[in-house]
Amino acid sequence: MFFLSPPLSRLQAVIIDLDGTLVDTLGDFAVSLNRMLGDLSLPPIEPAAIEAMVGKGSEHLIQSVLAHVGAPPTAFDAAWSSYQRHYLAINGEFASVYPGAIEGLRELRESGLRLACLTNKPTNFALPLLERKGLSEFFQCVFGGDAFERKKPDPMPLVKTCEALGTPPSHTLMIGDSSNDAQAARAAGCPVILMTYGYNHGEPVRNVDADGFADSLFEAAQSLRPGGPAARP
Ligand SMILES: O=C(O)COP(=O)(O)O
Ligand SMILES: [Mg+2]
Repeated sequence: MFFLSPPLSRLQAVIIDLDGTLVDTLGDFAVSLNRMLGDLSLPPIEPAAIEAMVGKGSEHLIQSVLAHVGAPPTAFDAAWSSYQRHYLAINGEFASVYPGAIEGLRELRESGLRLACLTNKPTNFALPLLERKGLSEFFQCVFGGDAFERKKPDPMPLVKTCEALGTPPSHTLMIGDSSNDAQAARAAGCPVILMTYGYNHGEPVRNVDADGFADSLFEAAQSLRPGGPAARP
């Protein structure tokens, strides 16, 4: 349970993260990164190691994977083009929508809230993934990690997304899965709720400074309903 200020009656929009919040993409990351490492004749990497590296965008992910397998940073350019090719070829094939995500999006939409998807994933990865998983229809706008000059945890992407939605940050809720989302939200002045099941850089998510935690997007959306625990003044 969580309490938000302002309550739902004054919330106007919700910004939702993608990887680790709406879709479990670890399988896609593992397959495309290991195909990339194979192209470069480098050793494979375990999904458990990848999980702690997700959330700060693809450039950071590739740099972390190269360091993990002992490859020099000069391998980056070849790795990046191989990774993009492999990721786009499978995008969504080894990924699944989290239980309660679609039900939660429906509930939020029915509450009359504007919805945006804001991810550190490149926009050209995010758009086809949302489409393939039947999630595109819920969002008024979708912004990837390359949409603005800086990525989360910088507040800029949230501030810009609020501008695109036409809602003030104080009335725009961020729902994410990591300290990246929470830090960006705090700095932008948005309330923030974190999902308990995603990727938080290998750290317990409940240690992150946030306004609340939920075990599914549906649970979060129900709490925000008029009369629900988060919506009480
Ligand atoms: O780093 C990524 O590619 C995914 O990041 P996200 O959690 O912001 O969707
Ligand atoms: Mg995430």
